[in-house]
Amino acid sequence: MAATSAAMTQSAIVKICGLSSPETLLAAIESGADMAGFVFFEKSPRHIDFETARTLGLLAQDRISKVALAVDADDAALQDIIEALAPDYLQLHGIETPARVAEVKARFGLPVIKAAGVATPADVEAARAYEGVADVILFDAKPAPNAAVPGGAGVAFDWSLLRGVAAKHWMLSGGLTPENVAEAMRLTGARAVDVSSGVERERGVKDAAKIAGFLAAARLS
Ligand SMILES: O=C(O)c1ccccc1N[C@@H]1O[C@H](COP(=O)(O)O)[C@@H](O)[C@H]1O
Repeated sequence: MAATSAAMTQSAIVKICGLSSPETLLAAIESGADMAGFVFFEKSPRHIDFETARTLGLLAQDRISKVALAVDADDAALQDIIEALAPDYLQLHGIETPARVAEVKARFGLPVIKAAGVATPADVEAARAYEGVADVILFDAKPAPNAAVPGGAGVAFDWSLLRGVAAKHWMLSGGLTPENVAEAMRLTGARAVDVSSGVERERGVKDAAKIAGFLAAARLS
């Protein structure tokens, strides 16, 4: 999957996150998405159990890169997730330190996407601590300190904070939609984008038409 990182400098990479049914996974594949995200976090409306992960993992096999999203998971939990889904990437979406990211990479041998919450210029600067440790830095809206779920809320941040961002391989997320993704990519220069809420008809329920619309808009950018 190193090719995905290389491609981030060329055509746009699109990740659809929070897929939880065969129908919506197939919609993402048929729309041409590059990466499918699966959430392993019980407080999320998109959480999937291991049996569902096994089913979706087999369906996705070799047709789309599988990303397992976890939040401050310990090694035992990550091992269970990997056994069920066989992901191509791990997305760490909690407050994992650079040292923890390095440890996860070394232990499991999978590329890591590390989410970095952004609300201020200092947050963008702080994310540099993951350069050379995480394979991809995912800039997302910073969750409230007391948020039960640290992502997937459909909240955007001030995209101008990313102008001139120095990270080598990075993705943009947070409140992206079929309507705003082109503008977000234009303003930030992002060549890789990640969406969850913006392609749902209701919280936690993906919509095939919105997935196709998001892909079309991102691909034109
Ligand atoms: O999608 C979730 O439920 C989720 C749960 C816990 C952490 C992150 C989660 N999703 C990620 O959040 C961002 C932004 O999502 P949205 O498009 O604003 O809804 C995205 O990277 C998802 O992968």
